[in-house]
Amino acid sequence: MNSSLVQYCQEKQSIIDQALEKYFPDKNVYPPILFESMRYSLLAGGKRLRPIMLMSAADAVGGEGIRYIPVACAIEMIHTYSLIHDDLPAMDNDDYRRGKLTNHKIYGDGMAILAGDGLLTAAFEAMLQQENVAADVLLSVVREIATAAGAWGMVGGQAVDLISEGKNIDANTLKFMHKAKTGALFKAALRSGAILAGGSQQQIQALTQYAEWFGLAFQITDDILDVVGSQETTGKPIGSDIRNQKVTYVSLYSLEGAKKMAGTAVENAVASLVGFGSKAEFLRHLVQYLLTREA
Ligand SMILES: CC(C)=CCC/C(C)=C/COP(=O)(O)OP(=O)(O)O
Ligand SMILES: C=C(C)CCOP(=O)(O)OP(=O)(O)O
Repeated sequence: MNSSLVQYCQEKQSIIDQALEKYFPDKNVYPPILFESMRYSLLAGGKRLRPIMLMSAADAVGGEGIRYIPVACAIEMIHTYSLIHDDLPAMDNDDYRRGKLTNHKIYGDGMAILAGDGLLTAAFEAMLQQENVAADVLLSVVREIATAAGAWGMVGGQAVDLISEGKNIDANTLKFMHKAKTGALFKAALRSGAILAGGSQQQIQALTQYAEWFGLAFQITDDILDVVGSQETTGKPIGSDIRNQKVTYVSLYSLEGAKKMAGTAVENAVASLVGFGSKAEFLRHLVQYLLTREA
């Protein structure tokens, strides 16, 4: 990413971080340990890709992403809840996330489950606090995000992940799993930004295509980083997939094959945005950054 795009990202990250902070005060809350546990993971400094993408999709269709902070924050709350639960001993059993000990390592499994539950529920509260959007538009966005997060999307994908551990799943199952587990939330973020900002059906369709390629490129590069990345930059342990006996794009197609697939996915993502002109420049650079990302 060039320096102006890095700056764009940092500005948006800081807007999201400040807004998230306000949803969960650290004073006058009860029980304090629950709120501390939610804040611990939420404010641990993730990349904030999903809220940034929501805002960028709104910008890309000619709107103003900055107007949709409550919905953008909600997506990040859902994402953070999923990471807390994903790291639990009953799932991936990971000790580090976002450069810090995982939530359950600090607060215990029970409180980590509740912190996740609290964040998921708070996301719906936040979405319903979104102002300056017609009620029917907001409802369709809430439905979009709920479907993507639940059993038809992320939760379903995670269930396939769970039952596939130690099994030799085929390429189609792997594809389905990641489309649901990781891709659905990216897609919901982009579509929601476009819907909130009044994008046309054609624009929403193009962003949906972009999202699908982005999700694939993101997951392939996540698998690659799990092999060749470093805990210092990713903030999470390397080798988690091998330890948990997971089939990944790297195990299925080799490192070189996976890199090639990621490259093709990125090209296709960029091609999906052909009708958008300069307003989608950030989204083009964002997907290209996946090929060189270290975190
Ligand atoms: C309902 C739940 C718990 C959903 C989890 C969704 C998710 C994308 C987890 C991280 O996947 P990963 O294990 O492939 O990534 P990482 O390498 O970051 O652990
Ligand atoms: C979906 C997956 C593979 C989990 C990590 O997502 P991110 O890489 O977006 O994590 P953060 O930056 O939010 O920590």
